[in-house]
Amino acid sequence: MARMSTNPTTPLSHIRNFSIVAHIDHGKSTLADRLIQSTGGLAEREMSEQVLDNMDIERERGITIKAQTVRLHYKAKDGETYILNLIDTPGHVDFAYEVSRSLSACEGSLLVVDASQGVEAQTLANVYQAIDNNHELVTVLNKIDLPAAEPDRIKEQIEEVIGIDASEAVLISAKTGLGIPDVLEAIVQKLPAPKSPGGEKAPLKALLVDSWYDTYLGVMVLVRIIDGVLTKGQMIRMMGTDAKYQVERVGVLTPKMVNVDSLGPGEIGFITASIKEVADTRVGDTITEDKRPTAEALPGFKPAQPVVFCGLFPVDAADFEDLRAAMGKLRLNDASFSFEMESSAALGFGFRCGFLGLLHLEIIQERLEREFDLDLIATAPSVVYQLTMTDGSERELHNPADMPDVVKIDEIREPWIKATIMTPDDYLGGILKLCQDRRGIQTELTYVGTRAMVTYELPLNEVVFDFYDRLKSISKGYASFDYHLEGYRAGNLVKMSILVNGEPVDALSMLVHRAAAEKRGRDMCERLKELIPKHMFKIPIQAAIGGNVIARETISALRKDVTAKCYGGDATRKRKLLEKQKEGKKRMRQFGKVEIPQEAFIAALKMGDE
Ligand SMILES: Nc1nc2c(ncn2[C@@H]2O[C@H](COP(=O)(O)OP(=O)(O)OP(=O)(O)O)[C@@H](O)[C@H]2O)c(=O)[nH]1
Repeated sequence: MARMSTNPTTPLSHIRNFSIVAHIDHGKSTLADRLIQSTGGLAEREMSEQVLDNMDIERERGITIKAQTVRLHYKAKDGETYILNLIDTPGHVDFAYEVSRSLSACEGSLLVVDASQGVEAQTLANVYQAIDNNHELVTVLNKIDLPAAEPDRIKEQIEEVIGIDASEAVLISAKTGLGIPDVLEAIVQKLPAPKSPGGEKAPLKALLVDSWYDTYLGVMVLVRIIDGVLTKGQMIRMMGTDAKYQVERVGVLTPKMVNVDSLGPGEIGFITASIKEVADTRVGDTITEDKRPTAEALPGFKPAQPVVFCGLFPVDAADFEDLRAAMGKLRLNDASFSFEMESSAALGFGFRCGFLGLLHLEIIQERLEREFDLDLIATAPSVVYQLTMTDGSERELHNPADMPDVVKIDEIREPWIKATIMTPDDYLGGILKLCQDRRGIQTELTYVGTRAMVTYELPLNEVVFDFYDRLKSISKGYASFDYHLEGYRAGNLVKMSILVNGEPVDALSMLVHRAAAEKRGRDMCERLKELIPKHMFKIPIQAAIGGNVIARETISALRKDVTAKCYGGDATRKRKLLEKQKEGKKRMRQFGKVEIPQEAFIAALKMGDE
């Protein structure tokens, strides 16, 4: 690791801390790479395709998950050299909370809008978060190399929809590099320098912005210094948890890690301090010096709460311990992912896991399967319900299988979201119908040119299954979507169980709205009928509420034994068949006498065309 001695007294006037806010795919990562490249942060050959998105899955999916930061040195037109700290923010709705905390460490943002697409749902959500954090904004219109780019129209649109002055927007192509020097100059000229109320002589006061686990260095903590100086060897104290640590390493990311001796007011960098787990570092906490603490902590953040839960079970029971170890490893780096052991009659031992949203769930599941080579069954995702019992007590329900006896429940409340959808008006009809079918309540409908912006209140429970997928297919990918949680509302919810061959399959039980139960039950039974292979006997599939069966299908029995043909015949063919069968068995779960293929669980939960 390179060592660099920095002067802790870099004047505040020569520091700019900023984020980039944008809708997914509008070019945030490409722009960040360009900024790094043009300020010499990395030599060309060191630039992997997208430096800031440094996890494999992120790269594959092209989304940014964990906020990262880079320090750039920029020599401006005034002849002075500035330190520019770029804090990357995640671009997806599930990670809105991480966006907010990254923004709180900076004074300004680049608002990047694709000049061929214009303002999208996440442009709005993210820019309002930046404005809430009192950020100054530099508007950047990207992709002006595209023939479809309409910078003038998009400028107007930004003014109209967001209500900010876009007349001085910087026109760029992050792809070709056009306009990048203008962006750097605008950062220095238009964004404010950080402030330090106490200055460098004051007791240390630093914001814990983020933390992550590095295989070689252990827990790394990203900090933003407000007052005082953070140095190597210092004894620090986390004011929220009252934990003390000795600082072992102070550094900055360029994006390579570079050790420095200290960080002064306004600066952003990382420290390591023999911290055991990411969970020991509370994002939003105030870090101070143990022997000379600051009088007042910074206003903290509240921790991100998981909103979607599902069970993850190994297909092969022997993988249970491996699954536990793999989850422990993932959690090291992701404090918002939670898990606890659970056992299910049908699926054996597994874990009940909590996620920030559906994408978060998919990413974790995919990492477990791919990086740790585990075969998993996921149960129906469920939101967190609040129950008021008839005896007046309150409880939370994370798993439909744990639903108490209905006679003991006074009220069930479910989380509602406020969703903003932007779409070309051709697809509006289909989208309104989708929202309506999912119990949505329309609150606003406006037009920006030929694009409609519609806001809906929706129960989160109706969104967790396949809402994104449906929205995408209805709008051929042109609609954009963003949401935030609004709060809990009482609803007429019932637990629907699915019985296969008379046995309840708890992995498929779910809470549904009473009015939608029959239809959902019928859909599930029809789907399962297609998904479960025929057996030697008839298999009834039923959906039930309490003791009442509300839908039923039957899988007819196999008429002939397929392997019978092989007797006395070709031995290799027979062996192959048997091997195939064995292979298939691995991917099945046995329910009583019935084997259900793993894919059936997920497929059965998709709601299909309404
Ligand atoms: N033509 C053109 N394409 C661009 C330009 N900038 C980015 N792109 C392309 O647009 C796509 C999205 O760019 P990214 O930089 O990954 O977008 P992003 O906003 O970081 O996306 P997330 O990481 O998912 O938030 C990529 O295929 C880029 O190559 C540009 O100036 N012109």
